[in-house]
Amino acid sequence: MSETIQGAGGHEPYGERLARAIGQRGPLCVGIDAHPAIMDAWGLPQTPAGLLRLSMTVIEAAESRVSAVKPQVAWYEAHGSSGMAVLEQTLEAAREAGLLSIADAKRGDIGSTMEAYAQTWLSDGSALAADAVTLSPYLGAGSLAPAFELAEATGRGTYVLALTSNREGASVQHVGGRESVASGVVKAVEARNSHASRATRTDSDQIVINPHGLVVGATVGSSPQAVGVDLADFSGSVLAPGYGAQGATAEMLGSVFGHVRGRVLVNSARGILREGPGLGQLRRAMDSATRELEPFLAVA
Ligand SMILES: O=C(O)c1cc(=O)[nH]c(=O)n1[C@@H]1O[C@H](COP(=O)(O)O)[C@@H](O)[C@H]1O
Repeated sequence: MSETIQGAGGHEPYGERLARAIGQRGPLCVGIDAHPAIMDAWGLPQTPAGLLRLSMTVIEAAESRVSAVKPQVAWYEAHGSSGMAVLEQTLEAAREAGLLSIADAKRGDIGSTMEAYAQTWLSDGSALAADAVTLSPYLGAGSLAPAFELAEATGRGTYVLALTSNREGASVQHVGGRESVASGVVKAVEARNSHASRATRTDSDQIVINPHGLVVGATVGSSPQAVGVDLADFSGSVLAPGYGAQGATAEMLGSVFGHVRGRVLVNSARGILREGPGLGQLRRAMDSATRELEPFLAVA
């Protein structure tokens, strides 16, 4: 039986928990996205009760199978306070199931407001605390400091948007060529990781992953090199969305991330969820994705 991956609130650093999860269960992160098409296909109403059913079913299917789940906060917010209550239950259920949770909130604001976002998603005792949160750096990566500091203090992680999977992202992220906006983001996050790593305990037999990660889409192809981003120089983890529904294949993931295997979480939401609502089908879809990714991303 695999060892439980300790959830948020534990003080073991996020990077250590993540390295162990990926080593034991592989790189798959299942996105919990309540797309209307998925809700319809599952025969669920687009209500908080439907959202709760979707979320709990995904967590039940994912338990002991995959490393992480990533609830997309937008679908919970859409239901107001009832939806946010469902998100709280979802994060708690993930923790109880031993799954790492990444709250996909894509927060970013001036430092004083960022402090409040950090408290919400990254503090012990917050009902919305996850193991990690996604952040947007477009008010300047430095404005994210309150989240970086709190994540380090509470053993949690962050994922900062660098090269996103959507086509429109290039119009901002690629600006500047080899000195691109994206490369500046990567350097800023890595600088924060170097600072954090002084306090990080390391086990000699385990890949060392620093707490602050990047979002790099599985669909980006050769753009990292073209815009001056070399993930081999990066010491955090990479969240790679775009596998499955957005068209990225395991081969494509291998060519972008093969040199940083062990530090990549591959997100798939619709690609897995469309196989539901049966638990057996969902589990088979997760196992089959993990098997498909293994030759390209498994740690040797
Ligand atoms: O931060 C993300 O997870 C994210 C970044 C990105 O570059 N592209 C991207 O699709 N995502 C998220 O990944 C999810 C889409 O998953 P699929 O249904 O597998 O395409 C949505 O929640 C997106 O917001």
